Amino acid sequence: MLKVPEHQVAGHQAIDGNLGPLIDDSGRFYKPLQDGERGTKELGFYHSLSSVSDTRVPDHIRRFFPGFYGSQVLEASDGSGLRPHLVLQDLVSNHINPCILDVKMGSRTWYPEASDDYIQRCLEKDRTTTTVSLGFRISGLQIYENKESGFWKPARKDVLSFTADDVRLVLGKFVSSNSNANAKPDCCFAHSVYGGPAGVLEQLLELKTWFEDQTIYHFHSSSLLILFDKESLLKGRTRFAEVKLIDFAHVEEGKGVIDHNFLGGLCSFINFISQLLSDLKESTMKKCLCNHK
Ligand SMILES: O=P(O)(O)O[C@@H]1[C@@H](OP(=O)(O)O)[C@H](OP(=O)(O)O)[C@H](O)[C@H](OP(=O)(O)O)[C@H]1OP(=O)(O)O
Ligand SMILES: Nc1ncnc2c1ncn2[C@@H]1O[C@H](COP(=O)(O)OP(=O)(O)O)[C@@H](O)[C@H]1O
Repeated sequence: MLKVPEHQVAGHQAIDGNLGPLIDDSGRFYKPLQDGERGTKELGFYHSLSSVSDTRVPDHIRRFFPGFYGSQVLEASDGSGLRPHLVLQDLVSNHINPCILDVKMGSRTWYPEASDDYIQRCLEKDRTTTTVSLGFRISGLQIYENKESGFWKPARKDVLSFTADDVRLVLGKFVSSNSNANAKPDCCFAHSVYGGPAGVLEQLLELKTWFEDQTIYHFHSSSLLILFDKESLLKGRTRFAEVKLIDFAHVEEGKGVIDHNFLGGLCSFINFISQLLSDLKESTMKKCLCNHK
């Protein structure tokens, strides 16, 4: 039985008669192929990535992408009839009450080959969000607080109005036990989620090493999806925080040039996470010094 994913934090959603992705109970995420070249581009990208004869993307980098199981014609969520869907791994299915962050990478989401109308719309959104100033923007998020209050999932218009300070605050809230609106984030999960040998920062650095070298693809308007759940953390699972790459409707060939747009955004995002960790370290050290006085 297909249903609308409650865990979706950004993008086109299958609600109110709109076209959007669906999930099943076996851990599959069905993303409808968008009209025109967007749909064919994303399908083509997944085919090239998963082709056994195409070994350009090393295995340790492939694991950053959702599993791909071909395409399937399904009844579309907007009632328009049959439509091909990408069959992807549902990245969220093995998490309970996950905290999820969608970060759209790059200081521009448009690319020269796109239509003038598309470029204009992108320019406007890039300028009015942190895309231009930070090299990335948060597109959506959900943070699990507790059984009583459930999730904090800010509205799309609020997320798109985030400033650099809001981004810092949200990155803190994302790894806090007190993420409710007014409290100062305690960041008590920061070291386990962002830090450590299997944490988010290490995974981002691994991706960065690849982006410094790869000239195969240019990932316009793609996102990092970062997810973890507090339950797995408490159970001591090793890789409970995951970094994934999603949304390839605007991927272009790299033609031998590095993806400096994505890479720049990635460096900037890494800097935000590193800064948060070093600020925490500093404040812990200050506390220790005070306690020893
Ligand atoms: O139309 P909108 O304003 O919802 O824009 C969509 C974007 O939402 P945003 O404004 O960034 O929150 C949306 O961004 P998110 O996935 O939400 O990060 C996509 O960029 C979408 O384009 P495509 O599916 O990648 O081709 C965008 O759709 P198109 O405008 O390209 O159709
Ligand atoms: N494979 C996946 N597994 C789980 N959730 C996903 C997956 N791909 C996308 N999502 C969810 O759907 C949202 C939108 O995905 P995206 O591919 O960016 O769609 P769109 O092209 O409509 O922008 C993401 O923010 C995330 O919440």
